[in-house]
Amino acid sequence: MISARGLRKSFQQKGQEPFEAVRGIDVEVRRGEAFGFLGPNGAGKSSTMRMIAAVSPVSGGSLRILGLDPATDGSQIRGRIGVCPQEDSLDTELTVAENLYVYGRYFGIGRAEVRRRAAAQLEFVQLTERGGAKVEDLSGGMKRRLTIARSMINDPEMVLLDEPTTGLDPQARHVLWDRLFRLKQQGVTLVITTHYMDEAEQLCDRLVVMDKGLIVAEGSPASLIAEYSTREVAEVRFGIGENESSAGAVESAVGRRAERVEVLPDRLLIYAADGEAAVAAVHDAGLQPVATLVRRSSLEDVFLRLTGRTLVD
Ligand SMILES: Nc1ncnc2c1ncn2[C@@H]1O[C@H](COP(=O)(O)OP(=O)(O)OP(=O)(O)O)[C@@H](O)[C@H]1O
Repeated sequence: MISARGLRKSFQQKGQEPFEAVRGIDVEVRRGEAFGFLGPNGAGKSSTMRMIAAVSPVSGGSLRILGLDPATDGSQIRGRIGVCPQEDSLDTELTVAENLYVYGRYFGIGRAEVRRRAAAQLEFVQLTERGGAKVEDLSGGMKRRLTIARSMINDPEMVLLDEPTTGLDPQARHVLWDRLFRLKQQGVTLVITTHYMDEAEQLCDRLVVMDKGLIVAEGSPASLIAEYSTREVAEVRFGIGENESSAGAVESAVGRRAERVEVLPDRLLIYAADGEAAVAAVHDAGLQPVATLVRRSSLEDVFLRLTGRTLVD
C-alpha cells in the first residue's frame, strides 16, 4: 500500500537553512494491516502523513502509494484513500449528515449514492441519531467519529489517521479504538500517527518509532518491547526533589536484579525481569519510597530506552 525509500521532507525557512522534518526513512505498509508512526511532538509524523496523503510534495527519496507516484498521480491517490486530519476540519455550520453529503459530492459521488453511504457511515460510527444535529453541538469524541465517517465516504482502501484520539477523554478514546478496530476487520488498511503508546499498542500490528525525523525502531508492539525492554518495570517514587538523589542507593540495592535504572524527575524506573523482587530489595536496603508500582513494559519504555526521553513531556 505504501512503499517509501529514503523519504525526506524539508521546509524552506526565510533567511535560514532549510529545516529537515523527515530525514530519510524507509517504510513498507501492507494491505489490511494497521500501521503506526509513534513518536513525540515534532518527530516528523504529520509531515510524513501529508506526503502519503499526496497533499505535500516529497523533498527527496521515493514514495509509492497504492503503486502510484504522488508527484504525478496525486488526484488518483486522493480519490482512493481516506484522511482524518489532526484538527477536525468539519463544517460547523452544517449538520452532521450535510457534512457527509458535501464531502461525498466533492468526490463526484451521485446524490442518491452519497445519501446511502452517509447513512451507512453514520450507523457505523454510531451517530445515526445525531444526523440532523449541528456539528458545533457535538462532543469532541463525536466530532472525531464524524471525521472518520467522512473519511470513509469514498469507500477508501486505506485511511490515514493523524493523532486520532488526541484531546479525547478515556471513554471516547475507547469507543474510537473500537470503531477503528472494526474498520480494520473490514479489510481497510489503517495508517495511524500517535504519541500515545497505549494507542499504538492497542491498534497497530506493526509500527515505526520516529524521533527527530528518523526511524529509530520498527516491529510489532510485542517484538519491540521484547527487544528493547525487560518483562517488568518497577516504578519507585520518592519525595519531591529526592528521586535523583536516591538513584545511586536504588541502583546498589537492586544490584543485578535489575538490567538498569532510569531516573525521571518524578520517579525512578527499575527495569527488571521480576519487578516485585526489585521493590523488595529497595525496602530491604532501608529506603523508603512514597509509592511503588510494578507493571508490564510498554512502548513508552522502548522509546525511553532508544532516545533517553519520554514520549509525552
Ligand atoms: N510548514 C512547515 N514549515 C516549517 N517547519 C515545519 C512545517 N511543518 C512542520 N514543520 C516542523 O517540522 C517538524 C516536524 O513536524 P511534524 O508536524 O511532522 O511532527 P509530528 O511528529 O507530527 O508532531 P506533532 O504531533 O506535533 O504534529 C517540527 O519541528 C515542525 O515545527
